[in-house]
Amino acid sequence: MTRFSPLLVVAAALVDRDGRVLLQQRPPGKPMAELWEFPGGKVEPDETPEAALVRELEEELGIRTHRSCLAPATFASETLGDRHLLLLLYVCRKWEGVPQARHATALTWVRPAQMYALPMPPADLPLIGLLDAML
Ligand SMILES: Nc1nc2c([nH]c(=O)n2[C@H]2C[C@H](O)[C@@H](COP(=O)(O)OP(=O)(O)OP(=O)(O)O)O2)c(=O)[nH]1
Repeated sequence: MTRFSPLLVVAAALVDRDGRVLLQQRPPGKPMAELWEFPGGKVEPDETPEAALVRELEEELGIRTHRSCLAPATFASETLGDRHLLLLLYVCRKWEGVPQARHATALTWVRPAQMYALPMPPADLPLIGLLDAML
C-alpha cells in the first residue's frame, strides 16, 4: 500500500487596517512562476505549522510575528503534480516591520474580491470567497 504523504504548506493572509490582504508574486524559475500567492512555504519535518509560518514570514518579508497572532482560517487540498498539497491558511493582523519582497518579484495589497482578477495557484482559488466572507 502507498503511504499518503502530503506536501504540508502554511501561508498567511496578512490583513491591514483597511481590510486589504498582502499577496506576493512567485519569482521566475520556480514552479507556478509569476502567480500571486499568500506568503508562506513548506513546513520542515521538525517544525510546527505555526513555527514554520513565523519563520517564512521573517525570511520572505522581513516581518516578525508570534504564533499567538496567527488565527487558523481555512485550508486548501489540491493535487499538485505527483504530490498532494495541504495548505493551511492563517489570518494575521499583527506583526512588526514593513513587508519587503525578499524572495518575491513583487508585493501587492488587495481586497479579497480583487483576487479574482489576479492569476493565483489553483489551490488558492477556493480560498478567495472564504476570505471575502470572513474579512
Ligand atoms: N506560499 C504559498 N505556496 C503556495 C500557495 N498556493 C500554492 O499552491 N502553493 C504551493 C506552491 C509550492 O508548491 C508550495 C510552497 O512551496 P515553496 O517552494 O513556495 O515554499 P518554500 O518557501 O518552502 O520554497 P523552497 O524552500 O522550496 O524554495 O505550495 C500559496 O498561496 N502560498
